[in-house]
Amino acid sequence: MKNNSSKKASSNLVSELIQPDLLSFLSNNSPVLQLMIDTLPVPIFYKDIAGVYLGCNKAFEEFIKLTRKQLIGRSVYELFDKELADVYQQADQALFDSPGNQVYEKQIKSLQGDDLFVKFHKTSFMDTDGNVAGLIGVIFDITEQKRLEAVLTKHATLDDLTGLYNRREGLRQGEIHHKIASRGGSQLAVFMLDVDYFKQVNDRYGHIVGDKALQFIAKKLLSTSRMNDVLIRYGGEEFLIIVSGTSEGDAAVLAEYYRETLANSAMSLDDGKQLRLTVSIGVSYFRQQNLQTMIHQADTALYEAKGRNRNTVCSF
Ligand SMILES: Nc1nc2c(ncn2[C@@H]2O[C@H](COP(=O)(O)OP(=O)(O)OP(=O)(O)O)[C@@H](O)[C@H]2O)c(=O)[nH]1
Repeated sequence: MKNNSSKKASSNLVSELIQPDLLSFLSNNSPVLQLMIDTLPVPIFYKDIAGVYLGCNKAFEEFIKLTRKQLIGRSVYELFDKELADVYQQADQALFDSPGNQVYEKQIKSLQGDDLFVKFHKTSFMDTDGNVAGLIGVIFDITEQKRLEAVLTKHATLDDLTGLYNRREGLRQGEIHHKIASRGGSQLAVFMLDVDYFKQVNDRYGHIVGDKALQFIAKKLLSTSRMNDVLIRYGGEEFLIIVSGTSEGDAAVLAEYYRETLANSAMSLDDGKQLRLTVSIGVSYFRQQNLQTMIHQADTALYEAKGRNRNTVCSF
């Protein structure tokens, strides 16, 4: 049977295990701890509650381009410019105010001036009285992951040839504008543009010139567009423009402006000759019908414009 003093000793041991004096442990820079964290390839650091660095591993030294000696005993304000130091200090303070774990992503500049995306994982630790005493942080460099995400997003949303929105993304944005219009928030029009006699361009100059012509048209459309217009490569030589916040009269004028701008521009070919292209445009206006119906109506109007000798705008 255990006596009282042995019970007390074991409960002290338990509370020490639960609440070890991490602050002095980390401050003492134990060689075993140092060896262990130096073995890990991700930057690790620990700070006290005043934001003063207590230690770090080799990966953090390489990441921050400072030695452990230069780092220990200094605060973020002594190491970084005020703007970045404020960000770190505020994030640290948020963790101290609400102890536990904290994960966030941040775009930072390395000391060499390179843009980096990093993900911080931080955990607070307590002193033996149960008060927050500091934090341990781990940094993951996610720059490459972010770059790949941006490439994937670009491929998923933009048309490779022209850089305009692809059909899926364009329709997604069109539905957003349509929803706003349905709630009475705005007027809406849809322009369907089709390049006239485009087959002849391919037949005469080849597909590569045909592709360049489509890029030229997309560029012209972009430079003609207003900020809210959503420009979509809808099909091969077909473009869709979602026009919101414009009255029917102004939308018709805008469609005519798109047509005229393209008709008045010429693309220079390699042999110095000029290639002139025109477009026919069908326009439909929001009158409570759904987006697909609007597009179908614009297509019907486009068919009429083609029938009227092309290089023409027709409204449904
Ligand atoms: N170079 C190139 N050509 C394309 C692309 N997509 C579609 N086309 C071509 O666009 C042409 C469309 O031809 P048609 O539908 O017959 O129409 P059109 O010659 O423009 O005549 P209209 O529309 O009646 O004025 C076809 O020759 C397609 O091969 C593309 O991405 N690149």
